Parts: sequence; C-alpha cells; structure tokens
Amino acid sequence: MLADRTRLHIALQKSGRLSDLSRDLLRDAGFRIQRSKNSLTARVENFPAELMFVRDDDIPTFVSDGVCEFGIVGQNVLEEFALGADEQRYEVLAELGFGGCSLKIAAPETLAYDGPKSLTGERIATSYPRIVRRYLAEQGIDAKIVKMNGAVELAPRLQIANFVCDLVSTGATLEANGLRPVETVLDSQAVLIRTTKMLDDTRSKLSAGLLTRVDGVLTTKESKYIMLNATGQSLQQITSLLPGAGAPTIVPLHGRPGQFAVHAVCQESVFWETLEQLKGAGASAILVVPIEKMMM
Ligand SMILES: Nc1ncnc2c1ncn2[C@@H]1O[C@H](COP(=O)(O)OP(=O)(O)OP(=O)(O)O)[C@@H](O)[C@H]1O
Ligand SMILES: O=P(O)(O)OC[C@H]1O[C@H](OP(=O)(O)OP(=O)(O)O)[C@H](O)[C@@H]1O
Ligand SMILES: [Mg+2]
Repeated sequence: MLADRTRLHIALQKSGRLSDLSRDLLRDAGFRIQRSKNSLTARVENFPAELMFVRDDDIPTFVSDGVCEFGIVGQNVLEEFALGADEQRYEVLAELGFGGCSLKIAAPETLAYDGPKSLTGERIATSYPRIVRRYLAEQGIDAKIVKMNGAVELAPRLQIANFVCDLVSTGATLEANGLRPVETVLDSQAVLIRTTKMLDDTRSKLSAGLLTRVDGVLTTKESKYIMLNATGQSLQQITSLLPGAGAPTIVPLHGRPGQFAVHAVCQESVFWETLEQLKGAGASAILVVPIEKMMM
C-alpha cells in the first residue's frame, strides 16, 4: 500500500532510549498523539501526520527512501548508515538536545593502554563497524573489527576481543563490566532528519509547519525571560551582559528617579555566573523565568 500523500509520516524509535523523549518533543510542539492499540503507528489528532514506531537502525533508511518524510534518530546511527550509503538522501534539520552520548573505545581496567597505537593488531568489538573503521583509518592503525549487535561490553570477558567500542553516557555499564574508556570516537545526540525526496505541495507545506513548531520548542527550551532593575549609569554594561538578547525593553521605575526596569528574552543559557556578573554591574531584583511558547 502506498503511503498516504495527504499527511506526513514521522519515524520514531519504537522502544528504547529515544522513544519517550521523541514523543515528548512532538507533544511540546503541540501535536496530540492518538492512543493506538496497534502500537506500530499512531495518528496525530490535530495535524495531518502519522507516527511510525520502528527500530532506530531502520529510521535513516525509511527517511532516505521517502517512506517517512521525517525521522528522529541518534547521530551515531545516522553516521553509521551514511558511511554505508552511496549518496545522502536525507538532511539534518536540527540537533534536539537529548539522547546525548559518546561512542568510546574501552579496554579492560587491567590492560595497558598508551594511546591509539596500542590498538594495533588488536580486535575491537562494536555495533558501529564503519565508524570504527574510519577512526582507525584516520589514526593509521591496523586492527580487526568484530561486529556485535548488542551486549558489546561482554566481548573481553568472552575473549572475543580485548577492546570494545560502544555508546557511553554515565559510564556505569563500562564500570560494571570492568572496562574503562580510552578514546572518544564520536559525540552524539538525537537529530531531526527529513527526506530530500521532492515533496508535493501539500506535504511540503505540512513539512514547513512541523519545522516551525519544532524550532519553536528548541528555541524556547534555551530561552529565558530576564527581568531586573538597574540604575541609568549601569544600563549599558548590564544590557551587554545579557546572553543572546536582542533589544531589551527598558522602562523607568515609577517613583524612583534614575532607576529602570530591564526586560529581555535571552536566547542562550543563563548561568549563575551571568547573574553574578549582572549583580556586580549594579543590577538588582533579578528574575529569570522560563518561556512556555515562542514564535519568532
Ligand atoms: N546511555 C545512553 N545515554 C544516552 N543516549 C543513549 C545511550 N545509549 C544510547 N543512546 C542513544 O539512544 C539511541 C537508542 O539507544 P537504544 O539503546 O535504545 O538503541 P537500540 O537498542 O539499538 O534500540 P532499537 O531496538 O530501536 O534498535 C542510540 O542510538 C543513541 O543515539
Ligand atoms: O554509560 P551508560 O550510562 O552506562 O550507558 C551505556 C549503555 O547504554 C546503551 O545501552 P542501553 O542501556 O540503551 O541498552 P541496550 O544495550 O539494550 O541498547 C549502550 O549500549 C551502553 O550499553
Ligand atoms: Mg538499534
């Protein structure tokens, strides 16, 4: 059956690290996901789109083939796919700020390691053979790659390989298996991808609409609304300290001559250090509040 051309198809991981976070992003963007008994697909109630729940490894293929116009997948999976593809038939539209992890080479705690040359002639177990092959080529190292589909951390104990190359975030899995990270091969997070296949007018418009909403969520997540009071002399320094703020609103404070209220939308992270600097420059009554929705 041909996919319905009047709606968008979005490929998401069915169950795993990215599943809930991907759905949360779409919900934050205002899409109401219909509950479905058939858990492999779900309609969006208030937008012509259908979610397809699949294995994450299949997402780059579906989007490249245009079976799904959009997908959410880790950069690690995408890169491994790209290294095996003849041409790139998808585009990365946004880094989503979740699913952060790194692909690392790890070795048993007891094994000596003295830089990448220690990998020469060794066996490295991984689910990411193409990425590891590229890394070894860049380093000019000759080593044998052993492909495993999961439980890679077990390889040294099973004497399949001395080294592993797998995803790490907290490092707890490595530690639990008596391994330590020795090299970082790739840093990764989830990204939104779109097919580069030509879309008809209907889906092209829907695609732009979806993108505007997702962009809105991503900008909003970083953005904060700052309010503070300042004296006339300190205004210039204070406004220059506001991270990623356009033109702030400055209004005189009633009954307090020479004092002003400054309001600004900051589109970059606001750290405690920033607040300390603002205070040091003469700001008082500083408030930082989250922004719920934003459309620029
Ligand atoms: N420890 C982690 N911390 C954060 N993100 C991670 C971590 N491990 C993996 N990820 C990211 O989440 C993605 C999905 O991880 P998961 O372990 O659920 O995949 P999987 O077992 O291959 O699932 P599937 O059944 O869909 O093939 C990874 O490709 C990676 O981008
Ligand atoms: O550094 P850590 O925080 O310990 O995370 C690393 C683990 O997370 C991932 O597996 P996941 O738990 O998603 O399970 P999976 O192997 O079944 O995919 C990855 O394959 C590691 O095993
Ligand atoms: Mg997978």
